Amino acid sequence: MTVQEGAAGLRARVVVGRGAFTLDVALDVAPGEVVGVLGPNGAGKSSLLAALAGLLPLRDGLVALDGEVLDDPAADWFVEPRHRPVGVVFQDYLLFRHLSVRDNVAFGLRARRLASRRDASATADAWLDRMDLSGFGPRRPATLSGGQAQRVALARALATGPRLLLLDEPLAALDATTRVDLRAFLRATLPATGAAVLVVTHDPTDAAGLADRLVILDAGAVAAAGRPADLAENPPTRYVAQLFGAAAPERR
Ligand SMILES: Nc1ncnc2c1ncn2[C@@H]1O[C@H](COP(=O)(O)OP(=O)(O)OP(=O)(O)O)[C@@H](O)[C@H]1O
Repeated sequence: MTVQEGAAGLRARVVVGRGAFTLDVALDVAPGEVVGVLGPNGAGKSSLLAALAGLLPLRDGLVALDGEVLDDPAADWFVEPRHRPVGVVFQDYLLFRHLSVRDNVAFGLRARRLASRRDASATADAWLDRMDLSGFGPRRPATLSGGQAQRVALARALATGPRLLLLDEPLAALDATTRVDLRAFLRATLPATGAAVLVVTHDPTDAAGLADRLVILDAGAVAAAGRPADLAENPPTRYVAQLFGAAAPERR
């Protein structure tokens, strides 16, 4: 293992190329901090998450988590996705339909050989309790509502004790009431996990409600960054102004 001294949380400079598109973003996230990633279509939000998860190898830069280097192309060092202490909840990658809810949550622990079957099931049940899903273990994902399925996906991502949590549009597919409930639930739950958290969203209300800090991407680079309230008050770019301008009526 390659180690960097005294660096808690995520420290990254991500440089990836996809054809003519290049993403070059530097990003630090402290343990327990929630950072919202916003930006127009094609800005590079999903590419950033994919690179941090190890699904898109860096062309240049470095990814380190709590001092452990996960990707360092200059040193020819790359930790495979399944060996990274990273939890992901991607929109198009929710739950395994053929597994029970409990086995979905236990999956990561079993696949990484972190626990016996019995211990993995017990850990899964404990996470379901924490997600307000006591008793849902034996059910199949098809019988869950959207909000319940999102919480199971979150439990699955958290059960392995990730030090980095990547959430891609975790609230996008939900109706308004479920969305408000889950947003409040995530706001209360995420910092307590102690993981560095990145949340990609298109929604300024979700961003302001979930994140301690926002990073705005545009054309593969950081266009603005700061606390949601500061960005809303003094928008540094037109996109940020439009973003929070559009949110204003809902807050009145
Ligand atoms: N699998 C891929 N192969 C090649 N190019 C890709 C691939 N996925 C994305 N791209 C390109 O990379 C650039 C960044 O896309 P990315 O999906 O990271 O942006 P995004 O900010 O997540 O956009 P959106 O809000 O639309 O999801 C775009 O120019 C896109 O066309």
